[in-house]
Amino acid sequence: MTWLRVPGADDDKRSMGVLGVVTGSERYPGAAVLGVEAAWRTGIGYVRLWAPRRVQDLVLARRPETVCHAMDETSGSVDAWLLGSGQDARERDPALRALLLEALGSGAPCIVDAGALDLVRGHAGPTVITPHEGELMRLLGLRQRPFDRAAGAARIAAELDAVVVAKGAPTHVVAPGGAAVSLEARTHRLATAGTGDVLAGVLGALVAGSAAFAAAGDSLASMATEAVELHGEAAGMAAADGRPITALDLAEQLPAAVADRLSR
Ligand SMILES: NC(=O)C1=CN([C@@H]2O[C@H](COP(=O)(O)OP(=O)(O)OC[C@H]3O[C@@H](n4cnc5c(N)ncnc54)[C@H](O)[C@@H]3O)[C@@H](O)[C@H]2O)[C@@H](O)CC1
Ligand SMILES: Nc1ncnc2c1ncn2[C@@H]1O[C@H](COP(=O)(O)OP(=O)(O)O)[C@@H](O)[C@H]1O
Repeated sequence: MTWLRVPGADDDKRSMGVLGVVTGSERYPGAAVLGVEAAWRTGIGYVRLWAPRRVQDLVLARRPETVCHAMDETSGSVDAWLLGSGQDARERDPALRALLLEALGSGAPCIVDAGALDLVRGHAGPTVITPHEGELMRLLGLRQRPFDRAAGAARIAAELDAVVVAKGAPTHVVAPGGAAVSLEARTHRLATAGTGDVLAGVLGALVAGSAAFAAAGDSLASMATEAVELHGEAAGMAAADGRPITALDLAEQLPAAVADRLSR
């Protein structure tokens, strides 16, 4: 079973999934580059990015196929939203807040990361959140480690009615109803900046590509599980022989990991 889409004769760029992305900021523009790169490399048909001009320029320098929008531009539709990577809730301006709330309230599936996690309670559609340990602690109101990440993720999934991808080693994927899996990546080389931004982009591509079919309930947890597996497999390929990897190395390995999965 895979959520990866292979285009056929009847497909076009829109039918392969339109992902709306609201990530990056003046402080962390690179997170937008990484997430957008990862979404394209996973096989999405169309990526639309809402971001400040500097972020747009950096993303376009890397991926000119991305369609960019100003923060106050809201026209057009998307199949799913990717929100929050490379943003800091404490530095959020009103235009960004409005855009994030509009996406979360739209009813479309949302992937919510980093600097949008504090707004997730307003979500109207099927939602996945991707906190690392520090972000999970913040959601739980905890101040001290150690704590049980799997149990914490289950509590938050039920409270928020969202799938929780609690990143780390292992990563726990928990559905709102409590169904949970724990996944070990093929390498610990993932312990490097920006690899979580890449995971968010992979997940965005899977959900947007599948939204027309089944982006609800258990399907969303299953998509999140496959995104984590694919991310871990690409990391294993990129880190062959134990070599160090960067987040972009990981993103560049995604097409090979996709092909490998589809050939199985
Ligand atoms: N190139 C880029 O633009 C990058 C941007 N990033 C963005 O930077 C922003 C700040 O994210 P940070 O997570 O660094 O900082 P945060 O301010 O979100 O978190 C800091 C707190 O969480 C803990 N923490 C951070 N990462 C952790 C981890 N992986 N596991 C356990 N605890 C962890 C820290 O010890 C600290 O207590 C986010 O918006 C993120 O998306 C990062 O993804 C790094 C790369
Ligand atoms: N030691 C480790 N072993 C395996 N995977 C790891 C390890 N450390 C981090 N990861 C993975 O790398 C990614 C890091 O994401 P995150 O903490 O959000 O970083 P960033 O914000 O820099 O992108 C997650 O997918 C996490 O599961």
